[in-house]
Amino acid sequence: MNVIPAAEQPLRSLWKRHRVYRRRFILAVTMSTINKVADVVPELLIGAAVDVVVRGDASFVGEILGVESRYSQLGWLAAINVVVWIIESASQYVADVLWRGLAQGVEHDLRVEAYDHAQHLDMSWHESRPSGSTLATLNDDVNQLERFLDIGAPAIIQTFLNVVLVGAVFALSSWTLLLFAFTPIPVIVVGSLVFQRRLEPLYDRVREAVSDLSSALSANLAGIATIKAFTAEDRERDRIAAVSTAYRTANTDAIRSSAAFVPLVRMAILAGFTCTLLLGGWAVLRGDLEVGLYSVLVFMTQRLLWPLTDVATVLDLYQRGRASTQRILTLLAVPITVPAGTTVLAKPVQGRIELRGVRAGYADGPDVIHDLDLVVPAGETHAIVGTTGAGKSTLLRLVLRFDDPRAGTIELDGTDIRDLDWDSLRGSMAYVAQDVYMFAGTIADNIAYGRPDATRAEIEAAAEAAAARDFIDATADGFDSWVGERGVTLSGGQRQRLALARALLREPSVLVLDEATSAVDNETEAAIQRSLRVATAGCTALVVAHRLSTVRHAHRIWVLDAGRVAESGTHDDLIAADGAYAALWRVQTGELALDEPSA
Ligand SMILES: Nc1ncnc2c1ncn2[C@@H]1O[C@H](COP(=O)(O)OP(=O)(O)OP(=O)(O)O)[C@@H](O)[C@H]1O
Repeated sequence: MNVIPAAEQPLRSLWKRHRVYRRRFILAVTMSTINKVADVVPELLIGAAVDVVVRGDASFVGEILGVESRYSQLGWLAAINVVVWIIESASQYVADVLWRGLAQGVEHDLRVEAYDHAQHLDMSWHESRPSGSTLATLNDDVNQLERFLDIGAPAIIQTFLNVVLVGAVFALSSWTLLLFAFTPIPVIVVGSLVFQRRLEPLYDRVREAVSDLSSALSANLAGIATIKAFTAEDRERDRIAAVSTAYRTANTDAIRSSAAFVPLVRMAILAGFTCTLLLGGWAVLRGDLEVGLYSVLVFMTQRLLWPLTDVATVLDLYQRGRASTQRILTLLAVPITVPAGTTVLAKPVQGRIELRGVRAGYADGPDVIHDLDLVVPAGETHAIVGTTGAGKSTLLRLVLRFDDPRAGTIELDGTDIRDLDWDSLRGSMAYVAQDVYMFAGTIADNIAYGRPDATRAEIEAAAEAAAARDFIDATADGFDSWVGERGVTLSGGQRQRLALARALLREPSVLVLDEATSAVDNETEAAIQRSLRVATAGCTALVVAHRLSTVRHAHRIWVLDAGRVAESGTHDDLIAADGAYAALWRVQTGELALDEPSA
C-alpha cells in the first residue's frame, strides 16, 4: 500500500538521520571489539597450556616469561586467564548496556518524531487510511527496529570481529589452514546476499499484513457496540481470523525461506571444520605443526564457524528491521500539504471571516462546496443551516483550515488563512465538533484541555456557561470525576456540554460550533442558548445547527443547498422571503408543537 520513497537503504537513512547516536554507536562497537578480543584469548591460553605440558622448558610461555618451572608457567596462564575473563565480563556488560540504550534511544526518538509528524499531517491523510495502520507503524514497526538494534546489530559486529580475529590467528599459524577453514565464509556471504534479495519482498508483505491486522482489530474494538447490537460476533471473528491467517501465511513464507538458509550455512561449516581437523592433524603427524597450535586451531574453527549458524537469525532480524524502518521513513516522508503560514495576527484577533469564491471537495471526489461567498463580521453570530450533506461541516473545516479550498480564499481579519501561523488561526478559535472527543482524565482536565493553565474557578465558570454544572455536581467526585476513554462514562448530551465548556474556557475570538447541542434536551438547550448569548457577546460565532430554534437569534442565517448559498438573512427576513428556510421552519415548529404535550 505504501509507496517506498527513496532508493536508499532504509537503515543507512537511519544512520544519517540519527547523528546524535553515532558516538554511542562507536563506543558500543569499541566495547564489543574489546569483548570479542578478550573472548578469543582463553582459547589461545588453552593452546599455550597444552604447549607447556608437552614441551616444558622450551614452551612458548616459558620463553616469553623467562619462567622455567612448568607449574609456575601454568600458574601464570591461570592468572592471565582470570584477568582476561574479568575484562571479558566487564566489557560484555558495558556493551550490552550501550547497545540496549542505543536501541531504546533510537526507538524512542523515532516513535516521538513519527507520531509528531503524523499529528501534523492533514486531516485528509488521516481520513484516507485506517488509524490502525498508522498505529502499527508507530508501535509495531518501531519495536521491530528496536529488536534489530538490540540483538541483530551487535550480533553482526560480533560475527564480523570473530572472523577477523580468528582469521588473524589462523594467518599467523598456517596459511593453508586459513584457506580451508575459511572456505565457508564466501559461501555464507554470497548465500546471505541471495537470501536477502529473496526475503525482502516477503518481509515487506509481513509488515503489510501486520498493518492490516492492526487496522481490523482497532476498527472492530471501536465498533464493538455495533457488533454486539447486530450479533455479528461470529462474522467478525471469521473476518479477523481471515486477516490473521494472511499474517500467519506471510510470516510462515518468510520464516520458511529464511530457515532454508540454515542448512546451507551448516554444510559450509562442516566442510571448513573437517578441513581443519584433517589437514591440521596430518600437519602435526608430519611434524609441520605444534600440537598446542593444532588444538588452538581446532577450537578456533569451532569458535569461528558455529556462531555463523546465527547468521540466518540475524538476517531475519535485519529483514524485519529493514522493512519496518522503510515503513517508518515512508510515514516521515509524507509531505504536509496544509503547512502553517508565518503571518502573526495582532492579539486580540477581531474575528472577521470572509470566504470568497470558495470551491472545495475531498480527495479526488467532486466539489462539495461551489463558488461560495460568505462574510461574518467580527463579533456577530452566524448560522449555517441546510439539508444533510449540504456541506455545512465542510465549510467549518475550511475555516479551521483542516483542508485548503480547491479555489478561492478564506480570510481571518483580512489575512488569507494560508498565510497565518497556527497560533493566530486555530489559537484564536474554539471548535466543538459533531462527534465530541473526550480524553481519559477528569472532567476538569477535559474542560481545561484547550487552556491547561486555567484556574479551577475559570473551569467552573465555563461549566456553568455550558449548563454542565448540575450534572457535574451530581457525579460522585464532581470536577474530579474520571471520564473514561472517549468519554464513554458520559451521555451524549453530557459530553457535548463538556465540549462546549472546553471551547468557552478558551475565550476564543471565533467560536465554531458544529451541531454542538444536538444531543441535549430542549430545556438544557434553552439554558445553553441563554449562556451562549452572553458568552459569545464579544466573539464571532459560526454555528451549524439542524434545530432551527437554536439559531433564530443569529445575526445572519446562511442556508446551504448542495454546496451553494440558497438564501441568507435574519430569521425574520428568511421567514418573510418564504423560501427553503421558511419551509424548514414550518416543518420543525409543527413537529415541536406535536412533541410539546409529552415534554
Ligand atoms: N472526510 C470526507 N471525505 C470525503 N467526503 C466527505 C468527507 N466528509 C464529508 N464528505 C462529503 O462531503 C459532502 C458534504 O458533507 P458535510 O459533512 O459537509 O455535510 P453537512 O452539511 O455537514 O451534513 P450533515 O448535516 O449531515 O452533517 C457529503 O456529500 C459528504 O459525503
